[in-house]
Amino acid sequence: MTNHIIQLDDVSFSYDHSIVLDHIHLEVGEGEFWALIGPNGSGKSTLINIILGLLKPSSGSVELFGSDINSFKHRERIGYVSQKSNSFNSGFPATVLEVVRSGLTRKSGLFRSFSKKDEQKALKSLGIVGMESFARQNIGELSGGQQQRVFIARALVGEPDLLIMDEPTVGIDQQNVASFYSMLNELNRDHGIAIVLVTHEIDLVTDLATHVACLNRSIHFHGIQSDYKKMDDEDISNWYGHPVRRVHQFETEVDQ
Ligand SMILES: Nc1ncnc2c1ncn2[C@@H]1O[C@H](COP(=O)(O)OP(=O)(O)OP(=O)(O)O)[C@@H](O)[C@H]1O
Repeated sequence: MTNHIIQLDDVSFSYDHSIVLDHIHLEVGEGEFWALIGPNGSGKSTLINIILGLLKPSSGSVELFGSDINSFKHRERIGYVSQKSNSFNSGFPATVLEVVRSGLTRKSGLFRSFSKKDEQKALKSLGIVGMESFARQNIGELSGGQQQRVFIARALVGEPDLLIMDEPTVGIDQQNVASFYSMLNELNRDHGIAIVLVTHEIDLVTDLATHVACLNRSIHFHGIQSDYKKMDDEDISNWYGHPVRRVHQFETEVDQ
């Protein structure tokens, strides 16, 4: 039986009086890679904020790693990367290593003192995302795509079991998006880290993800990737609200 690391049961949420999430059921198991897709304004970020405990549902319950979110004590098991992470300018006075180390504790600032062991953890984490050789460079000197890899290393440094990302490829050029997603695939496949990824790049991601959830206020589909692929483009277009035609770009490259 799969152990659920996220379980949303009948979750609804409203900002003021407008319902944004309507009776959501969603279960994410250990080691699964979920793509959360849906049109603009469909509630994806709101749902992520509820899973992260930043917003409280109007009704329904949220469990993380088998505990009710209100009594969940192991935040370090969850790494989070937002779409706004890659925004350091070239003058920002911190090295890549310092940024990654700062992920080791929520209480520390960028410049508190760290042990040799902390540094090794940070270097290991940078190695996972292929950025070890940039460790001593200033974060602001890196490209948007490289910065985003560093932020994933920061989210990984505490060795989380779950990585949540909200449109992490915003600002990354198309050439680097594919290698970015391949890296996520390796994180999931080789390191066993469960991933929940919010994205608009449905063709790229739904070939990599093991599971897909389609959200537009309510969940229109959630299940394994092969079942998602069997759905008609017309069905997806109907709940998306505009025509969607899928092209499966990674089919021959990814061994699922
Ligand atoms: N703080 C807020 N106060 C009021 N309404 C909000 C707030 N944040 C979001 N909304 C509204 O809630 C709805 C869902 O927004 P949300 O950001 O969750 O959607 P999304 O699917 O992540 O969108 P996008 O793909 O454009 O990032 C939208 O109609 C949005 O305008």
